[in-house]
Amino acid sequence: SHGWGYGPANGPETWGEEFPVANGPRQSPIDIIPKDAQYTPSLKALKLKYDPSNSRGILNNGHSFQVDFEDDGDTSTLTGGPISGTYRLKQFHFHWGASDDRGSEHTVNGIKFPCELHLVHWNTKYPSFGEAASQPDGLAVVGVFLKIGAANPRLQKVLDALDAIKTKGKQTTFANFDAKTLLPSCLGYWTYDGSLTTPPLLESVTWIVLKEPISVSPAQMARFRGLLFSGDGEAPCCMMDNYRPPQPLKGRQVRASFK
Ligand SMILES: NS(=O)(=O)c1cc(F)cc(F)c1
Ligand SMILES: [Zn+2]
Repeated sequence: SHGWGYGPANGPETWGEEFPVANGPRQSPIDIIPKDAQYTPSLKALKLKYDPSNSRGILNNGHSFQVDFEDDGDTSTLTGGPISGTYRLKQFHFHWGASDDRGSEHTVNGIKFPCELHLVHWNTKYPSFGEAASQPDGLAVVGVFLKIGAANPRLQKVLDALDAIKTKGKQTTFANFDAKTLLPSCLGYWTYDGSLTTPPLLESVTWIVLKEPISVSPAQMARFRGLLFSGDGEAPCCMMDNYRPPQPLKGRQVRASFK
């Protein structure tokens, strides 16, 4: 009856029972050690072209909340960077902690950030997100760290929508949101071959983790924690610590787009 989650009985340490790929060769997230990253001048600049008219809705999926985009055409895309071809924006979501000292999935020199944003894109050489998600070059996820500082006005629209999706399964419309406003000014990145960080943990993700964080205030972080993992009428369980810890690198190389 209990599906996967982040608690003691169904959390990351138990996922391998149902999803054996959890112990595979290219699992995510990882601890990024900048001095071990290979600066690769041939890596292209990221090209993110997002059309605000593609944003559709915002959903509490019981593990995080996500903003979904219409992906029937190439109006919101990721090109350049370490990938070849065109990847379409499907959704973005976050992972965060119970306190400001943890919450990110990727870490940098072992340092955890309070929150991490994931912008999920799928390779248009495949017919759909679902098809792409099972291919080694099927997905590209841009990870953005959130660091405690001044309140970030770009998060306001997202945070203001959370009251309407407090419990698992709730969703509401979320129109005209420009995901580009969530990106830092510098798009320098680390990149490596990895996986989804939640079940089914598919090893289909080219990870593109931006070096520059965006800001979030403690009060704004508190609003993320007002969401519930639980559904309406269930015992309320606060949505927090919805992050998988770093996984073994297993010989993978991390490349850097910057010196
Ligand atoms: N957290 S993640 O970005 O790796 C991710 C993205 C996704 F589209 C589906 C998942 F199950 C997990
Ligand atoms: Zn994620």
